[in-house]
Amino acid sequence: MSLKDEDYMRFALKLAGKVAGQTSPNPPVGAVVVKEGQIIGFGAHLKAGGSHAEVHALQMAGEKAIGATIYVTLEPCSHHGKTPPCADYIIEMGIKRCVIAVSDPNEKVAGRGITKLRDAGVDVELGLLQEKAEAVNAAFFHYIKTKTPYVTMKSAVSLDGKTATATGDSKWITGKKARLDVHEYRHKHDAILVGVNTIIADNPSLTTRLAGGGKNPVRIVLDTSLRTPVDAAVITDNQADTWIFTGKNVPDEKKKAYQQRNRVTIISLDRDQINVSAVLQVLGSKGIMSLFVEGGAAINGAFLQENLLNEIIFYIAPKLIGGKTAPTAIAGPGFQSIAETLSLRIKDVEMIGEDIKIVAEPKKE
Ligand SMILES: Nc1c(/N=C/[C@@H](O)[C@H](O)[C@H](O)COP(=O)(O)O)[nH]c(=O)[nH]c1=O
Ligand SMILES: [Zn+2]
Repeated sequence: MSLKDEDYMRFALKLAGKVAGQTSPNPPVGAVVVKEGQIIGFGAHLKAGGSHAEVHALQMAGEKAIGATIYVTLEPCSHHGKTPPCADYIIEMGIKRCVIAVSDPNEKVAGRGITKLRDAGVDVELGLLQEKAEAVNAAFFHYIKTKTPYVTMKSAVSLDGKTATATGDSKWITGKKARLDVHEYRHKHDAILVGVNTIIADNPSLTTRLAGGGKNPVRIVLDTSLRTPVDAAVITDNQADTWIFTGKNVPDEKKKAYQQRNRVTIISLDRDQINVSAVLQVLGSKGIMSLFVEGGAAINGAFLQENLLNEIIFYIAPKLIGGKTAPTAIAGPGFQSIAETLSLRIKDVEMIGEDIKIVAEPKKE
């Protein structure tokens, strides 16, 4: 049975999904070249500044690409970025047909790649498995549109919604498999964010510890008055860059002890209290395309209050903690009426070990 267009596009989307997180601030793209029912080339964009997916796939195909079809998860670029335009290269290699999953929202590209291909006589089709391509490119599309990072909030709670016991004990609520799953998200996100209370309570390393390695995200600590202990892991372990956001009232003298560490940067906002929207603007300006928010409750509350969440992940453990004062996942003022609450669309529910993983997104108006 010969494979259909969808099968080849699914393969290209799988390639793109596997490089998600490696390509920032570029999109993760996959490409597959097919001729007479044979796959003759495939590839993915592996890192910003490197060859694009189409180039890898076409170089693998070589001159067999003449008269072949290429499947690409994102409209081929038509501008001279860090590498020459893929649309030109597709034409030069003699491709006859180009199947594209989704066009590029980047105003430098939108539609130009397709026009260039069509003007050169390439048969172009747009929109195959578009929804899947939009999901793979969610962070990139959000970043291109807003110049701020796509925000994923993760929380691990007991069945009764607690993140620790009343005495603050939280090790561990969810099981090993769920905690390992979290590291996949750390690898995929450009930065991870916690509040200083989490640093003080847990002294987390916030690094990616997957069996096969993985990229450590930049560690962001929201710490208005710079209470992060100078001997905290995120300051001393040299495992990843750490950016501490403070308010404007921290004396320079106090910052010195941190700034001596070569991977620690202090970013003082020109405000008394840190505001998460301001933090996202700064992160976006520094090329952070995706942000993984690991709490704690006050931080989660700030992101919820300002409606800055793009994806919400809850790991729910089959445990009951109880206790009136035991902390829950989201603090802050919260909404006063049910009508004001943030309605979500559940995207995925799955068991991870003994825990339930729920992935949701704010319901589109
Ligand atoms: N208590 C729990 C979590 N707790 C999450 C944060 O409070 C921890 O500080 C953070 O994960 C520690 O990061 P590390 O030092 O890099 O390992 N997160 C989870 O998924 N399950 C839990 O049961
Ligand atoms: Zn390109």
